[in-house]
Amino acid sequence: MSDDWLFVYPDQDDCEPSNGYKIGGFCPIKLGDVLGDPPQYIVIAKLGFGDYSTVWLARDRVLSRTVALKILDAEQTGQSRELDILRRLEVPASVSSKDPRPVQLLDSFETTSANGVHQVLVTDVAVPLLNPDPDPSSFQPRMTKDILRQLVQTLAFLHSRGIAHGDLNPTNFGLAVRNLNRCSENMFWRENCLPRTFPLVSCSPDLDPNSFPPYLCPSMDCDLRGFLLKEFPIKGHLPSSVRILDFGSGAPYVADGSPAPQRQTPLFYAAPEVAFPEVALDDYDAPWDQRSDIWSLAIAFHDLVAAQGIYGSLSESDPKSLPHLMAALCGGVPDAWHEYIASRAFPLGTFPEPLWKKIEADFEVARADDPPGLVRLLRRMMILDPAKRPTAAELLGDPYFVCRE
Ligand SMILES: Nc1ncnc2c1ncn2[C@@H]1O[C@H](COP(=O)(O)OP(=O)(O)OP(=O)(O)O)[C@@H](O)[C@H]1O
Repeated sequence: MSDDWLFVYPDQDDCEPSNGYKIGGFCPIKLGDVLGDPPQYIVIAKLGFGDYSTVWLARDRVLSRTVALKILDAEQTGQSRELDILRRLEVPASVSSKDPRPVQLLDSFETTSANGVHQVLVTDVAVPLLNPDPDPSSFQPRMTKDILRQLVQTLAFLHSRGIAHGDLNPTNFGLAVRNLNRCSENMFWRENCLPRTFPLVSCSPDLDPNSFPPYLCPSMDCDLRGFLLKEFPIKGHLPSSVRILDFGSGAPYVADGSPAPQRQTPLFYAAPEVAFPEVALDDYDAPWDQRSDIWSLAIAFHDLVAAQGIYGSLSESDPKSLPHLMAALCGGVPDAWHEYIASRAFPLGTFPEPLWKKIEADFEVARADDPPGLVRLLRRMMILDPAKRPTAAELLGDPYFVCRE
């Protein structure tokens, strides 16, 4: 029988795929479930899902705090490096939670369902930095110098612990929501609108009813922004604590000479040492490390500030032209790229100045802090040769971050 016919209602875009509920797959969870060993975390709402996990907002009834529970699918449990990596990234409790940092591991345990044993990672909650909600009254911070500096600071911390992230793109940046801790589960439910749910009704008598939840919940990012609004009531006020998320997509690794995993970041955030072999040579195993993160962060900075992709619409229509766009922005073609670059007609020359002038103008329109300084910073980060890129620690001394407006 095809997976399409296991459930009566069709899948929703903003919920995990229903056919992920099977032996080895997702853990069936309902709102109000209490997890932990001993039971301690009551599930309040859905935060999101990935290929290998569902992520829930929960209240820690013992320590009276609000947390995220990332529940891995049973096949990932035992294979995932995420717990190890998060342990390496723990910041001592004595450091203020206002300081930027990667999302922090608060606890971990295993829970058993009809689908197997699932690892549960308990972390602090972070709302995505970019707001997918088109409603203009919904919280969206201006991408200030301070936010960009906090991201570099967090990356420098990751790198100092030996971790290369490998998937730095705006969807993996978040803001801490401290005032959530003041909110019990009942307050949360009372203050927010009725959660949307989609019934999961089996149409196969062979399916174990314990292997799937009674309904799927869409993610509630937009509701969480209401808490950010309460915390930062003045529009554009600087949120002080940025978080880098997602240490589980298979990309982050301890870059100690061990082989790098395959690219996970979207192609247009990938550094040239990863993108060129893939696009030009069909080689998906090119090595990458912390230096590749610096390139990806530059692309992410551009996209956060200008609210559009750095390569413009050109790249979407033709990913094969990515090396040409990279060479045009960097103003040079590495020896190993010549044959490929010459093999494809492409309208852009190799003079980068007009491209960067246009980018600077976009930053001005977006009311960025110090557009010329930001352009100089990005040009420093976007060097084709990874060996010549500055480290994240070095970037913190860049005039863009050091100079006050
Ligand atoms: N600490 C957190 N606070 C708030 N939301 C979170 C948190 N961690 C994850 N999420 C939400 O859950 C979603 C899935 O998380 P994540 O990307 O870590 O899962 P994943 O299984 O590793 O995904 P993939 O492997 O597909 O990248 C995220 O896109 C985000 O919306």
